[in-house]
Order: sequence, then C-alpha cells, then structure tokens
Amino acid sequence: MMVEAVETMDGWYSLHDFRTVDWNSWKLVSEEERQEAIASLQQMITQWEEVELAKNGSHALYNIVGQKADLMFMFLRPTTNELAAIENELNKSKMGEFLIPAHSYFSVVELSKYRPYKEEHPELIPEVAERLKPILPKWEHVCFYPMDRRRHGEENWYTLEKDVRGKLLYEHSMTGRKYAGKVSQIITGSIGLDDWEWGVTLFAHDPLQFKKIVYEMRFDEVSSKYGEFGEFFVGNHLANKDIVPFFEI
Ligand code: VOV
Repeated sequence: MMVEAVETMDGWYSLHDFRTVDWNSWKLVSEEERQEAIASLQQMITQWEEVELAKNGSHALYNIVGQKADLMFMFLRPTTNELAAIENELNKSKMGEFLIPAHSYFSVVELSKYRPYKEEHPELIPEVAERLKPILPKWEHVCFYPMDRRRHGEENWYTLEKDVRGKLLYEHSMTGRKYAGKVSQIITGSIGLDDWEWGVTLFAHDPLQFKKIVYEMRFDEVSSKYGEFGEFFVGNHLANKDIVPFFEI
C-alpha cells in the first residue's frame, strides 16, 4: 500500500548558528582590539539590516541562556550560497576570532498543503508568500528545538494516510491558535538537510509561554504519539543597543 506524501511549499533557507564567546581570549586582548571586533559585528548587522529592509532575507540575534551557547544568530536567505557566505564572513571577521562554534541547524521555511487550496499556485497568495519568506519578529525571547515524527512499530507517522495526518495537524493548529499573540512559530523542514526532520523556532514576549505551549501540545496526538524532540535552546533578544553592554568587561 502506498501512502501519499504531502506537497510542501518551501520558502527561504534557514541557518541557526550558535556560538560561544571565548571570554578568556576576549579579556586578554587590548581594548582597541575589542572595539574593532564589536565594530566588525555592528558592520555585519548593518549589512543584514539592509538585506532585510529590501525583503531579501531576515535575521535575528539572541543571547542563549545556559551553557549550550552564548549567542544564536538566525539567518533566512533565498539561497544556500548566501547562508554559507554569511557564515564565512562571520568566521573571518574580527569578532569571529572570539566566537567558537557551538551548534548549527540548517533547514528551509516550510508550509504543507494538507489543507487544499483552490489556487494553482498557493505560494503566490500574499499571506502565504509572507509566511514562506518571513521577517523574523524580534520578540524578547526565542525557543529553538529540532524534532522528528516517530516511526516505531504501531506509531508510524509515515504509514498514516494523508487525511489522517491532516486531521491530526488540524487539531494541533487549534491548540496553537490559543497562543495567538503570545507565541509566534516558524516551522522549517530539514529532511535531507540536517539531522532531524523539522526545526521549531518559537518567539514569545514571556518565556513562560514556551513551557505552556510545548506542555499543552504534548497532549495533542500528533505530539504524544508521533513527536520526538531534540535539544532545546532558549534565549533573550540581543538588540543592537545591547551589543556593547553584552561584550563590555
Ligand atoms: C504557535 C502556534 C502554532 C500554530 C498555530 C501551528 C499551526 C500549524 C499548522 C496549521 C500546521 C500544518 C500546516 C503547515 O503549515 O505545515 C503545522 C505544522 C507543524 N507544526 Fe505547528 N503550529 C504551532 C506551534 C507548533 C509547535 C510549538 C510545534 C512543536 C511541536 C511540539 O509538540 O512541541 C509545532 C510543530 C509543527 C510541525 C513539526 C509541523 C509540520 C508537521 C508535518 O508533519 O508536516 N508547531 N502547525
């Protein structure tokens, strides 16, 4: 028996780039070198802002809580070449000398077509296009984690019929809708791109809402039976004005 896959609409490519600051080296170099490094980061941010203003991509910077990383850069771009170029530029910059890679996740913004569209090219509907090429909301807090759909024995997402999967995801979306205005989500697909099947990036004004939504969703069948989760990264927005105080010693 063949189970039908679902067609996806794919938008901008995404890179979550996690770094740890090498504080020992940072303290050892001169104030002049530190200023140069901060200026190099600010210069890159200015370039990324120009790209975002022209709607050719988006970015966000968060200060991760805990020891998994200090910083999370999230970049969205139309091509993987642009993502690799950003990574390369960051590595070669003066600031790059103090940023130790901690983790990364590569994926692409994804929406699925479980809900039928009348339009032949739904990706061209303005609201859909905006969700495929989103400008990241710079809300105060971020939560990122990768996840899989389970395929063990009776609990196998990939042997469920498409309409059953569609119904389970509809129920999931009903839980999600209760968090409108409190949690904003970007789902990125990473089958064939990175080690897990999806990346979940959530933004919130109050970090407690991450715990509330993820907990409540654990009881939705699509998560309780078919969800497997990776490492969680939670952080606070690092706005431009916070960069100097963050690096000040
Ligand atoms: C913040 C609220 C929120 C809302 C409104 C929402 C809605 C929706 C809709 C309408 C759809 C289906 C169509 C599409 O757009 O693809 C999805 C799809 C998906 N979701 Fe979701 N989700 C939310 C939030 C939300 C969370 C918090 C999680 C993590 C789950 C958890 O247990 O920790 C999640 C996961 C996913 C995934 C992995 C997919 C793709 C699954 C697949 O198999 O294809 N999601 N989601």
